[in-house]
Amino acid sequence: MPGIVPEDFTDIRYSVEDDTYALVTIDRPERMNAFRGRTVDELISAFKHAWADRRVAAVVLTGAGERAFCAGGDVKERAETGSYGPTEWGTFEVERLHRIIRDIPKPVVAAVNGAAIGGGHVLHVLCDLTLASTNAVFGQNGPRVGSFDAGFGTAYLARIVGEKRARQIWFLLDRYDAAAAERWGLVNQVVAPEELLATAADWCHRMADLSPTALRFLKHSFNADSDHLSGLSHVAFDGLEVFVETEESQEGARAFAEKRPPDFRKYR
Ligand SMILES: CC(C)(COP(=O)(O)OP(=O)(O)OC[C@H]1O[C@@H](n2cnc3c(N)ncnc32)[C@H](O)[C@@H]1OP(=O)(O)O)[C@@H](O)C(=O)NCCC(=O)NCCSC(=O)c1cc(O)c2ccccc2c1O
Repeated sequence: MPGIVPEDFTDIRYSVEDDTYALVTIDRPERMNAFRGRTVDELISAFKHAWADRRVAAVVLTGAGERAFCAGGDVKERAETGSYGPTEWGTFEVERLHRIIRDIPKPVVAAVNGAAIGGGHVLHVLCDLTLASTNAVFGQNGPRVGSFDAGFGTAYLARIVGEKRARQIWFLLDRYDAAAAERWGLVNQVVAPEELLATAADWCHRMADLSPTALRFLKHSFNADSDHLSGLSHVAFDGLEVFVETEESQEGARAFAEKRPPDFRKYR
């Protein structure tokens, strides 16, 4: 079963650029490139294609338009239907997407062109490198909409920015600009919006000139040190699957769709 093939992608765009790197673009700008179940299935398929294609030395993940990289799960879909929508296998495979970004034996560059919020923030955190445009905005939002990522989205984030800042990101839900993200070590470099994709392409070309086997061993060696967090991630996603069915969680999603503050007081 090949999964959804690139010709049938509706939520993302996939191309191989210069016979050298894969460009994966989440293409739902009217929803700030938020992902639904199908988007996640397509992203997994795109990463598999990039993995198998010998022309591809590295992958760039970005978002369509100028406002968003990815705003996480599609909260409107969840408020309307109670789920993140139909999927190939009936399962919402975000955890598998996280795994494939880490497991693909090629460097993955997040080119953050706008808001990287919620599950979209987690995606860039998991990429090997993050390049941000000056208009990028970073942050989590789960506790406002009845969700959380208590796997890589918390523990691995803390590895990057430190425990205090990771807790600040998740407990206060502030938005951070590209300069703050660079200061915190959350992004590798900040460039003007019009230079974002060209710089990402330049990084991919530079990595394509290097030994792929050396890069593969390096990537998996970096990962090995934090791979035990996969176990935590399983538990966290098990918990989240149960939590999103609750009234408390659904209050968060409904409040977002109705453009009002959530009222969680009775769940304290
Ligand atoms: C992203 C924002 C900070 C942007 O703010 P801004 O002011 O620039 O723009 P607007 O707020 O006006 O948004 C424009 C337009 O886009 C719609 N939109 C934005 N985000 C989403 C979204 N996530 N889903 C659906 N639609 C979205 C917005 O409603 C506007 O539409 P109009 O029709 O009114 O024009 C800001 O928008 C923002 O904070 N967005 C919400 C971010 C969020 O809460 N994301 C989800 C967090 S939960 C999550 O990501 C998640 C991830 C997982 O992996 C899960 C796995 C398993 C279960 C659950 C998971 C889960 O919940």
